[in-house]
Amino acid sequence: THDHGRSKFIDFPFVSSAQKNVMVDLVSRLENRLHSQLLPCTLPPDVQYYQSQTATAQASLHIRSGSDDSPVDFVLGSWVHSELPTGGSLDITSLSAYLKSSTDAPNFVFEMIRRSPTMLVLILDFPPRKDLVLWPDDLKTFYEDTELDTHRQALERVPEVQPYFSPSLCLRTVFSPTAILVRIVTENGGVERMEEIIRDHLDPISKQVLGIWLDHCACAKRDVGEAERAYLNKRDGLIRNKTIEIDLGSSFPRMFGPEVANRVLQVIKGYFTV
Ligand SMILES: C=CC1=C(C)/C(=C/C2=NC(=C3\c4[nH]c(Cc5[nH]c(C=O)c(C)c5CC)c(C)c4C(=O)[C@@H]3C(=O)OC)/[C@@H](CCC(=O)O)[C@@H]2C)NC1=O
Repeated sequence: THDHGRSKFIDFPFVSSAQKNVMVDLVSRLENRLHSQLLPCTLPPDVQYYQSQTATAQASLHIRSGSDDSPVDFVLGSWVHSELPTGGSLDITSLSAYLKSSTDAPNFVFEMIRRSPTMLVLILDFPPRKDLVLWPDDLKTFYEDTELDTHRQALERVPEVQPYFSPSLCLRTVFSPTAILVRIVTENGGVERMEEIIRDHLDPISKQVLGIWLDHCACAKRDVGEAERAYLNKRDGLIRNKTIEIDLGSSFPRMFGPEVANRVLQVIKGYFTV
């Protein structure tokens, strides 16, 4: 049943307790707050959990669609574990929420990409769904009034935190002005220091930012006209395709082989199609 798949997902088996705690907490808060708005996960078992032929890569995917009367299109949670030829492993845990075009509020994206025990890339953002130059009120409502930048500034003060620049310029166009896109490197402090940074900084900040998204984006009353709805559908479609292509297009076939990668990507694309 979907419950079995959920326990595989919520286990986050390959990451440290600090990283697992952040994920479990965010998933719980999101699911508890959206509660009756989210339908059970109906992914096939071999997509809820999948692995490469030689099990050097394993992953779990958990997608729940929003009910008809919900502004939420779907919520997606996942973890990916891939052994690297260098002996280390790549661990990615992610949680994102995509809204329908019945609202013009921003989506929610959270990704923790652990490239080694002492290197982590954090993506935490409300990717805007409209051009903020053309819609200055949205800049004010979602990014200024919510004081989102204070969280980015707080994280910036941690010495081991540096800005992260995606190699993809296209992906950079997707971020918001207050996006938290950082690389954390604890060469000197080692793994303990990384766990401490996750517990003392990433944990509280991600909870607060998710809380802001739930209060001001997921539950916001927004009026969207027909013309604007068409604009949102077009823009959402382009961005969803782009992020899948950039995030997964090259890494998934490399990690899971073409057959498994195609099977899983087809299912994900089904949800991402506007
Ligand atoms: C909107 C703002 C976004 C930003 C800013 C962003 C950033 C990045 N993600 C990367 C990656 C990534 N993410 C996931 C989770 C995931 N993403 C999706 C997207 O639809 C799904 C459906 C799932 C669950 C299955 C996996 C599995 C995965 C990689 O393998 C990939 C990576 O780490 O390879 C090392 C990196 C791309 C390459 C780069 O620039 O270095 C980069 C850091 N990804 C955004 O969405």
